Amino acid sequence: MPNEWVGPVVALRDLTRAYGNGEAEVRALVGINLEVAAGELVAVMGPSGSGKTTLLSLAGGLDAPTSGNVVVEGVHLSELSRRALARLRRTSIGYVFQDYNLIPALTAGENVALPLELDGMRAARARKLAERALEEVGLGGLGRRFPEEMSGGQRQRTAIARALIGERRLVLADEPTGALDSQTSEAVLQVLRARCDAGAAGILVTHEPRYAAYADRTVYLRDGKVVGEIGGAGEPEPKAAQAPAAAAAAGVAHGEAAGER
Ligand SMILES: Nc1ncnc2c1ncn2[C@@H]1O[C@H](COP(=O)(O)OP(=O)(O)OP(=O)(O)O)[C@@H](O)[C@H]1O
Repeated sequence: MPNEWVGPVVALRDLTRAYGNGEAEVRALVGINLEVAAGELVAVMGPSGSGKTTLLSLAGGLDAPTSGNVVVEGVHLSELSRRALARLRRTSIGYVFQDYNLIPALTAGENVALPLELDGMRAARARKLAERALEEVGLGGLGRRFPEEMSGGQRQRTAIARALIGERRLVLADEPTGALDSQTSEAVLQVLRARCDAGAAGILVTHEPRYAAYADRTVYLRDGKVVGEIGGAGEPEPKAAQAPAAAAAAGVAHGEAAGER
């Protein structure tokens, strides 16, 4: 896909997401700033409830912020019509979420080809690309199997193939290794890493430091705020350069209260 855009693939600008009102208000994210460039994989870590899934949903246009902006390749998502946003989600963004969301009545190949077919590509061509995407995740030749005929790991890799098909420039993964064994998890991470090396921008939510190690940078969230960032050069945020980041990160990674509000 020809692409002239040279800025960050995704930029989150002063993003806030609140649920509910008044006393019952929960601020899931508060003033988040994050940029992810082409070729970059950013891990997001933090304790349960810190806002990681909310961040991914906003970055992928599945949810809208209460305030702030999500900018994908220079396009402000809030300015898109519903239709244009749906199209952008289908063509430019790949999602790998905790539940695989494969359609049981479709084969692995059909599941993977679905986003392309929905976007108007002819079935034969879409299936061919799906076979290639399945090969990329180590499932060459399994395109005719139905999800129930596959192991959990194979299903997850099918979901990854579906997320990667069609040259998506932004790949969002929420605990993509879920309940997978460590060998399959490493394979999944390698596929994600390779796709970023090939020019996609990736955001990976994980609780596992060894999977975050595949990322170029790790951002730590607590109570909906970025409280630390490690790794990477020329970080876009001044916060990233702060020395205590690693210490804060260690506390956050283990879910300890570090006393900061
Ligand atoms: N639809 C919703 N309605 C109300 N509150 C919500 C909703 N979705 C999330 N929240 C709240 O927002 C906060 C952040 O949730 P989020 O799911 O983003 O956290 P998380 O870091 O992904 O957690 P986990 O690691 O457990 O998946 C939590 O306090 C959560 O209870």
